[in-house]
Amino acid sequence: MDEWEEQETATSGTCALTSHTSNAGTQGDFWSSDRGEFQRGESLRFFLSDGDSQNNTAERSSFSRRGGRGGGVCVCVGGIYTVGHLTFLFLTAGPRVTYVPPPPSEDEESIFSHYESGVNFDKYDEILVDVSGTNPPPAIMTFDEAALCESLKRNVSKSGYVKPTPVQKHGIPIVSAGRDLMACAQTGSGKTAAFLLPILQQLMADGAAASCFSETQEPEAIIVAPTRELINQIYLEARKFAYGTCVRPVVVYGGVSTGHQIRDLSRGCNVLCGTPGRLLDMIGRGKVGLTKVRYLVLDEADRMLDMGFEPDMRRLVGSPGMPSKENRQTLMFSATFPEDIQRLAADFLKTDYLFLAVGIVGGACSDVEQTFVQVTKFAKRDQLLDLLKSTGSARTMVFVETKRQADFIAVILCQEKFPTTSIHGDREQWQREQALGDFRSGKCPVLVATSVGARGLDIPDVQLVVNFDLPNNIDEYVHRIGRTGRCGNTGRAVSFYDPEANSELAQSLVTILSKAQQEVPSWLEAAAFSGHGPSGFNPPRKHFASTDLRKGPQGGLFQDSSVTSQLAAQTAADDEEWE
Ligand SMILES: Nc1ncnc2c1ncn2[C@@H]1O[C@H](COP(=O)(O)OP(=O)(O)OP(=O)(O)O)[C@@H](O)[C@H]1O
Repeated sequence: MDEWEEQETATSGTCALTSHTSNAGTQGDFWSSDRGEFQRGESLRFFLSDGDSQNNTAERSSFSRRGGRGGGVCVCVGGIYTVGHLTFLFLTAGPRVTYVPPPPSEDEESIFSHYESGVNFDKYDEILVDVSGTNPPPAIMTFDEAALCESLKRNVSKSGYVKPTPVQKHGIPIVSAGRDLMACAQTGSGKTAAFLLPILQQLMADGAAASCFSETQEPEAIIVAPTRELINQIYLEARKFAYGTCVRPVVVYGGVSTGHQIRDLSRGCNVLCGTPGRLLDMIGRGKVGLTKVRYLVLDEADRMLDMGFEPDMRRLVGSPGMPSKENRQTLMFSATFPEDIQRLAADFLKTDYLFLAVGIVGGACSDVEQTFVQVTKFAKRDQLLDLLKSTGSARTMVFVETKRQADFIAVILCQEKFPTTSIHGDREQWQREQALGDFRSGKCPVLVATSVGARGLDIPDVQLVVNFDLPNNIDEYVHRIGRTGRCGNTGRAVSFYDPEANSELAQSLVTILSKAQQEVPSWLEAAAFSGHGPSGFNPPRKHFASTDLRKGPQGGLFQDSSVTSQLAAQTAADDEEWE
């Protein structure tokens, strides 16, 4: 929640709930302990303490230090309220963010730079595809059949796309036919173009052109994604495909000067890409009008609809001017779609939406070789160093659980002469962008990341993903390892399994490995069936949606509500790393 764009608004903001016992320590304790209880839908920023004024001060000073991010500190206490032994501090304004990112390159070569699809690209055609719902349009086999206009066709070709991937073959005609869609396809298999191309095609065919210098911009398409880096990546893809046309994509996300983004918006906007907080902020300021919205896209849709973001999504679709679901097209994409989220997603979609499943819903990318090493938490560091020594300069993402851990591991690796950088929610936006840039360019071939780096990021040549700490959610595991083995390339994931900490994940891991036809270590199988398996979180058979849940029992049982709420609570606990 720390990166929420609302930090810059007076009427909405972040909140932290702390208890005396858990926040009495360092700043790190405060920021990483209890914030899972945060509800993103809260409209005011507040801190909660137990009435210990010393503690209170610690909390405020923690916040002020954080407030230094983004170029200025501006923390005003809006009110102090006491309820019983609890004290609420309402903060009415957050830090002013002044960072202006460098403009994206105008150079055609860099706009269209891409990495090559891999040896397994053609194997995509062997993956089973299931489209459910009434009257789905037939799939296309080639981009020619998509009937793209000349400029779009040229841009697709300059991007190195020769043949559509399965999610594109089925998804493009579904979107072009005006149908709502929930699409699930493995990581790195081209979901972004599956929604961008038909939307841009339609906008171009209709002669959409951005209206310059209008105080309120009225985009025809809104795309939301959970992290700043991901939404920026989607924006760059949209900009690439719209190159040389009158359709203008714009991006808004937190951690960047609002004034800068308002000026950019005012130059015209047809396709607005945004993280939820900043998007709602722009709508609230009257800079974005919604009456012309024809397309609403939720990328990483299961994430956008889980407990962390659901209130914002409801606020977005309920915002003044937003066409009802009957009068807009709503598109949802992800590699994972748990059943409880599918059920919730139906609220946002027309009843006759189509469900497109490419391969196993929630399955791991089959091009990633998954290995597990059983290790205690104390031995992980040496294990990581040994692993990196053996892999040479392979571009590697190392996932850890906490922001502090990310910095700590990055420092250790640098000391050991592995050029390393890190990305997590406590880094300023310019640092995050620089870290990603250094990783992309190979200047730092090792990137240590928290879950903020788990979804959607498409970085060339990532050969290895290391789960230094396994996530506590199987979907997150699937997304993390999907940073490698993209677009038909092969990749490798090594996960450190700590029996003390990870036993609840064992059954889900066994299921994921089996479904990806990978070897399951005997000790992992034993752990999965030893009775130390999931006690509530990640119950594999219930959590996996084998298909469109509308297919009924064969498509998987609904989760019972207690499991759902436990999963939701777990997700919320992970929220601190998200936008
Ligand atoms: N038809 C195609 N031919 C060649 N390359 C493609 C094609 N479609 C997509 N790509 C490339 O494949 C890479 C992965 O695509 P994309 O990021 O859209 O995957 P994704 O399915 O959204 O992954 P994730 O689930 O991780 O978000 C990108 O570099 C993209 O440009």
